[in-house]
Amino acid sequence: MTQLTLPAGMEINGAIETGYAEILTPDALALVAKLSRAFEVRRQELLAVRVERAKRLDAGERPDFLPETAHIRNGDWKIAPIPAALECRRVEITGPVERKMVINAFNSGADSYMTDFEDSNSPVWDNQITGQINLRDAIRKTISLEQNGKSYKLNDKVATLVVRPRGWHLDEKHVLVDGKRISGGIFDFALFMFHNAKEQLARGAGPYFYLPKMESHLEARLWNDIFVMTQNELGLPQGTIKATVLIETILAAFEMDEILYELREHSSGLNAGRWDYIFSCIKKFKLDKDFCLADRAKVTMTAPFMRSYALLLLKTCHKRNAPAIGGMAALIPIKNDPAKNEIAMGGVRTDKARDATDGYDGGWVAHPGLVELAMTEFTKVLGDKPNQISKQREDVNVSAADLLDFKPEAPITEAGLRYNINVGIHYLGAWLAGNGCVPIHNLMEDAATAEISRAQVWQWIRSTKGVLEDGRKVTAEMVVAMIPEELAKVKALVGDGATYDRAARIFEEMSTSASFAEFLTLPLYEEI
Ligand SMILES: CC(=O)SCCNC(=O)CCNC(=O)[C@H](O)C(C)(C)COP(=O)(O)OP(=O)(O)OC[C@H]1O[C@@H](n2cnc3c(N)ncnc32)[C@H](O)[C@@H]1OP(=O)(O)O
Ligand SMILES: O=CC(=O)O
Ligand SMILES: [Mg+2]
Repeated sequence: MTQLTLPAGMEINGAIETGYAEILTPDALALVAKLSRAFEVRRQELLAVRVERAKRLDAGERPDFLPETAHIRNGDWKIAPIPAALECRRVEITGPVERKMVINAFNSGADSYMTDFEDSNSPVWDNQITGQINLRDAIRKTISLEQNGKSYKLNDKVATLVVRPRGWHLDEKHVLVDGKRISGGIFDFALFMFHNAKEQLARGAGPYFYLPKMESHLEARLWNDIFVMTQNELGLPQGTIKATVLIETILAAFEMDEILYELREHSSGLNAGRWDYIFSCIKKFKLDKDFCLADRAKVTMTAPFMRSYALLLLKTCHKRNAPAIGGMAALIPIKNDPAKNEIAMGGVRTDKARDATDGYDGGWVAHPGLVELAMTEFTKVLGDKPNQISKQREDVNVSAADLLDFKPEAPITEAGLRYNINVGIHYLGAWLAGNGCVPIHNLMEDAATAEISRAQVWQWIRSTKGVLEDGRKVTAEMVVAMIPEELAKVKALVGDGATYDRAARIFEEMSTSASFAEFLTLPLYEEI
């Protein structure tokens, strides 16, 4: 096995396969170590703040806009100008950092491509490092692949790359600095920056990122400080890095202005990460006797709390000259059933048309087969303008109560409960096997959508409102009885993979245990 030269105090316990040493170079690892040492204490402090805040919410506190930052919300400031490569983002395709998908996404015809070390990626060591290899090769346009009789390489015109590193909660357990695991996000970010930032600038774009799952502007400040140090270390002008923040937690929704402000020299706007947002609402109000959402399929972008969040995000961004990017409809093309496919495509069209008409500058799609359709909907509204940032939404007034108007509460059905169990087991099983994004029942499922499923099951068991429409209370016994039945259905689809038995056991433990696992990926990560 290849031996690496490691900075003092660093240990790596992941296998070093062919090509890994080209990513895990001494200088790249020195940057990882430097950032980890400089910022790990703050990351841990901020994670501890999350725990304290969660306790207060569990005790009944309700979030509100922060009095101490009113001057930022009321102030007249804008983010720094957006680079040309990020001006037009009508359609952004997203997907895991797997080699074939990287090539297909770059070639998809989308304006930008968010490559994902996060929700759609299972963070097995191999995925993290081969992902870096794939991106390095793609940026230099040397990437190619022969698979199933097909040859893959990049077109002349490709999408602008935006990289999503892991969130603050995730460690990279294969790398220790001074005996401690480091941040997965810093690891992904530092390796990417070290190998690619200058190359991207030379090719007319730059190092652009999506930042996931933040809960406060102080967490955004941490990223900003990491950007400043990294730019200094790599000799890049300050402000080179640009980052779009996913507003995908209920607490961040109360700090959108503040998050943009913290990152104002490095900001490229906000994105409405709808799936984690729904999950975050369930998680943060899991013990509230008045909180209970209906079947997952009923919680859509037109639900009152989702509509308020989407409009507030849009208004906030445009006021600050920042792009507002819409999230993802989980619908994907359905093969071999034209009628069902037409319904699914209609759903995506409606979703994109709503965002475009509201004033969003672009939106996400899950699959290359959706790019043209989404582009059509944005073009209908934008014409030949690259974005509609000038469209101000002064008519929008969203209060704290609007953001917390959690409806619909009904129906909760046996089919909805079984759906959550089925998707939970199926997704967890795939994730354990190294695949973080799976088509299930014709929908895109990733870590965020699966979180909703498993969180709903936990919450319905505990909430007095967790009652099926036929009058039966959702109970742990009911869920435990359904798990083998749903596991059998999953296995009938995917084959008898051992990871699905493990997934079913983990799902049962997670949904019936007294405590609520903060993220499903935390216990799962210890299994891979
Ligand atoms: C909540 C959030 O965080 S959303 C963001 C995270 N989620 C995502 O990024 C979704 C990514 N999408 C995907 O992984 C896939 O589209 C899935 C799993 C949903 C569906 O996958 P499949 O059913 O295998 O897709 P399908 O078989 O239709 O793929 C057809 C072709 O499109 C490619 N493709 C599908 N989705 C993508 C994508 N997002 N990016 C690039 N290529 C893609 C496939 O690789 C395949 O290529 P090939 O014809 O060369 O073999
Ligand atoms: O990351 C996006 C989401 O919806 O979650
Ligand atoms: Mg998300």
